[in-house]
Amino acid sequence: MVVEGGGGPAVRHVRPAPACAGRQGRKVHARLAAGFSLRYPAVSQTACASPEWLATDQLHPTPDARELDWLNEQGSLTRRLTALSGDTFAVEPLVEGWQILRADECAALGVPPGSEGWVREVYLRGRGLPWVFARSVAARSGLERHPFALDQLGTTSLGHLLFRDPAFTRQPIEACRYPAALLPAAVRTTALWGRRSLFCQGPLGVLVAEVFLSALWQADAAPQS
Ligand SMILES: C=C(O[C@@H]1C=C(C(=O)O)C=CC1O)C(=O)O
Repeated sequence: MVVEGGGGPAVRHVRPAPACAGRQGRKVHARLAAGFSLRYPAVSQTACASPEWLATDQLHPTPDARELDWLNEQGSLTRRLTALSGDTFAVEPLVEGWQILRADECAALGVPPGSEGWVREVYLRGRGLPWVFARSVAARSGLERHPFALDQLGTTSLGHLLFRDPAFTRQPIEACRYPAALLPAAVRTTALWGRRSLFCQGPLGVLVAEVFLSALWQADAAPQS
């Protein structure tokens, strides 16, 4: 990734961002609005509920066995979804660009509140439906010290980079009921399970959050249909 200090943010937005996109993200969206006919709700970052991340054995009420199995998946989610989908798995980029990161993200990445970072939001789709909403972020400061092609992925799964590179170590998985306000409007539902973990390589941290959407639970309940 080429990081240009002080230059205009390089942003590709394939779809409107969720309501809680950071201030920087909304500004950039506004610039692009004419071209993409985008409309952005005037919701401030601080007005949004913040995810309350906990270790998966600390969740209350406790997720059921099937939910815990997905939340605790240690291997590549891409690989598991590909198998479940009968090879119809696809990554659909929604948002790619520089934004002010959320407070919970800055804390996990160990950067000051309000830090800027690269944000990649995608749907992981199976059988033509969005199964997982994923938001992956890396602080600009980490990317400056350790370049990483997070901005070059497009429809290639981030899992391919993270799991094929043994230099990445993964921190413990945390989970929460992901705030609906932070989801794209098309899948905005309360009480969906989300999880996140931090992949580290030297000074670079890539924080990957994945929210399991209702179509995934339906597919998982009827894998052959
Ligand atoms: C981290 C993985 O990568 C997956 C792919 C993503 C992407 O392409 O943006 C995001 C989160 C994922 O679940 C994985 O496969 O486990």
